Amino acid sequence: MSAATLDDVTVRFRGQTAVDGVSTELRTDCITGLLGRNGAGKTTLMQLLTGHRVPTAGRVRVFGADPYENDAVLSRVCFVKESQRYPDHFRVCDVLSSAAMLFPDWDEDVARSVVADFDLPRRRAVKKLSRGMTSMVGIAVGLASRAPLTFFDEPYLGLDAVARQLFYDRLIADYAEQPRTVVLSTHLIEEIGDLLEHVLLVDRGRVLLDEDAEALRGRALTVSGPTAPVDTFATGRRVLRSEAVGAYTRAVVETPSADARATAVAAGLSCERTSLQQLVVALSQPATPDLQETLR
Ligand SMILES: Nc1ncnc2c1ncn2[C@@H]1O[C@H](COP(=O)(O)OP(=O)(O)OP(=O)(O)O)[C@@H](O)[C@H]1O
Repeated sequence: MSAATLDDVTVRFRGQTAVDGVSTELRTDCITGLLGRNGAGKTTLMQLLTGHRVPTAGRVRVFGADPYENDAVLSRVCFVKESQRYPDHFRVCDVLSSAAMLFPDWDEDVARSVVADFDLPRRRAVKKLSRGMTSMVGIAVGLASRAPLTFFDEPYLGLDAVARQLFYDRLIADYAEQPRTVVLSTHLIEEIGDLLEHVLLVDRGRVLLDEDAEALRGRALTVSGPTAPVDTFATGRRVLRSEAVGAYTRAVVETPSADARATAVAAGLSCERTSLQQLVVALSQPATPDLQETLR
């Protein structure tokens, strides 16, 4: 089942195509990582799905309906964005009480405990908070909203490593307690890699990858050893990335077959799991068709 669908959706700004014929769906009760380089179109996609923008062409459906100016749909959608503005006089407690009125599934206990975990001063004006503390307010709203469809657009700006880990831990715990559809857009792939169940990778407005995260993790093997056996192993396979130091080579190789690891080990090569970040970086760059070519 899908919480939202995009059907051949295009968004053009003056002279700029931000989203280019995208068709995809957001699976219900799944944490999807919306990944891509700067300017790839991630925020524009989220704006479409949260009714903040209409497409130039194509069809957007959220819970089966057009989200644009649709209160019934939008009350079930929470969009935590990096650039969120609040009225000047709003204190942390005002943001939370307004959000409580906006979201029918609001959970005050969750709000209280996130605020306590982050040690947020409830009565301080939001405009007097630090950058990281402002991000914490957004995270508290996103988690406590318990919205069936929640978007976090780079929610960690200004957060230190401890606070980011707290966010990931809270998200996982809360998601386990009440599964819902979560979209996380971030550049910190290494940190959130293990959280993701699905990956949507976009590049220049197009979908580069729309795949189950577990399947993706099994899609490539990082092999290293003397260049000759690495080269032999890579023959006939797609090399996503390769680095040579002297007579030694380390390569990320696409391995559709499950017995590839055994083949590599039999050839005396070391094998490592390829991280999601390595895969995303490799897939976001032009493919290396031939290892020999890379090595020359
Ligand atoms: N209002 C706008 N007017 C003109 N161009 C825009 C507008 N909004 C976005 N764009 C352009 O559309 C493209 C996609 O932008 P978008 O903000 O969706 O990217 P992004 O993947 O979220 O980037 P980042 O990771 O840097 O936040 C970029 O080239 C951007 O310059």
